[in-house]
Amino acid sequence: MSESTPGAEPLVEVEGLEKYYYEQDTILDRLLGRDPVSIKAVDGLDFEIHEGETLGLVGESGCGKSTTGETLLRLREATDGQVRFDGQNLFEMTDGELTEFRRRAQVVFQDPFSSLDPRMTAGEIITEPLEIHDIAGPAERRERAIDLLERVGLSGDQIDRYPNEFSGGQRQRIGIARALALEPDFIVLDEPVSALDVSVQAQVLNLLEDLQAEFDLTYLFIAHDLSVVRHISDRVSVMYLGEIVETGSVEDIFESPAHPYTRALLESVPRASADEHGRRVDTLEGDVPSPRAPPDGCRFHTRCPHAREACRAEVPADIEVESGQYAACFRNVDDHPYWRSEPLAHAEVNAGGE
Ligand SMILES: Nc1ncnc2c1ncn2[C@@H]1O[C@H](COP(=O)(O)OP(=O)(O)OP(=O)(O)O)[C@@H](O)[C@H]1O
Repeated sequence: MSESTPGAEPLVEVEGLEKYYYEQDTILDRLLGRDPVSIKAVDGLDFEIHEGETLGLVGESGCGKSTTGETLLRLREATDGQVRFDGQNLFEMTDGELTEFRRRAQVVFQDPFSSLDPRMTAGEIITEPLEIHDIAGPAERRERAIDLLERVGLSGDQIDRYPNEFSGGQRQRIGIARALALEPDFIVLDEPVSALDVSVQAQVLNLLEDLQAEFDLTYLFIAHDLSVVRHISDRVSVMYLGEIVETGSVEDIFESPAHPYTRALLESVPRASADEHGRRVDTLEGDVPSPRAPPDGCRFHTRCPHAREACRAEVPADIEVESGQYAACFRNVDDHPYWRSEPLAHAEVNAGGE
């Protein structure tokens, strides 16, 4: 799915990205005659992130969001597909180009408790990337660390403290300062506030927004909870079982979602329910099927309250529902055989008719 934002060039362009993990793939498995099992964690993604924008990537746990972020930073090798960063093919970079990419693209992880080395001081954590990239001498690095601590809302005199002397929110601020040390252009924020108390989440989100404006940053913001991405994202892509099912502006996704999965995520009530007018609304039943054997056709059909026979075999290419809003669902195609095929049994029960 792609969309052009006037005036902004794509910084990250993803085409047909796939990342499969393999199980039962050891020599012993082969000796025992076991076939390798592929886990299709990311299975053909197309999207763009424009300079200066925040793309929210949402979906339930296990949909492949972290794998996407890690693969497009080349922290994991892709199985197939292409990623272009500032026009350059990420998978064909020379060592020198890759080093420069590693300076320009950073990541902030979810858990500020396990992602910071407990034996290193805040200053050492923040200056480590500068050391690795051989930037500045020790005194200048320390100066930069003090400056960064202050920019993320901590105090420069906390530089020699260890992670266990900080609260969760403060630790995440240290993680953010570390990500900023190399003056990057792009940051993957992988559930950066999910481990924090709700009261602290808003402060960290505000900080991320301020830093984006101050340093012209481009963000991929990963979250399982749509409400978290609402205020920080310009556009949102919704992911289900390794695929993007809908992309649109924040307004489109929240005001007129076009894919039943997006609607169900927004609803986020784990059972069928009714809106204030007594109409049935889309809700999520059951768990995400295993990416070892994803359903044929539309991967969401096994849980979709609108699924028809047609959805078991086929899924439409991304349909532009509104300008810049794309959804992969037959419900957005008026004259498709979808409308003439039988509803699936679970859909009849869940949707209560059209
Ligand atoms: N190293 C790995 N080896 C095998 N399978 C993996 C590996 N990492 C992830 N997976 C599987 O790939 C799928 C996608 O995982 P991923 O962590 O990318 O999803 P996610 O949407 O980020 O979920 P979460 O929010 O729980 O991290 C899951 O089924 C997961 O079990």
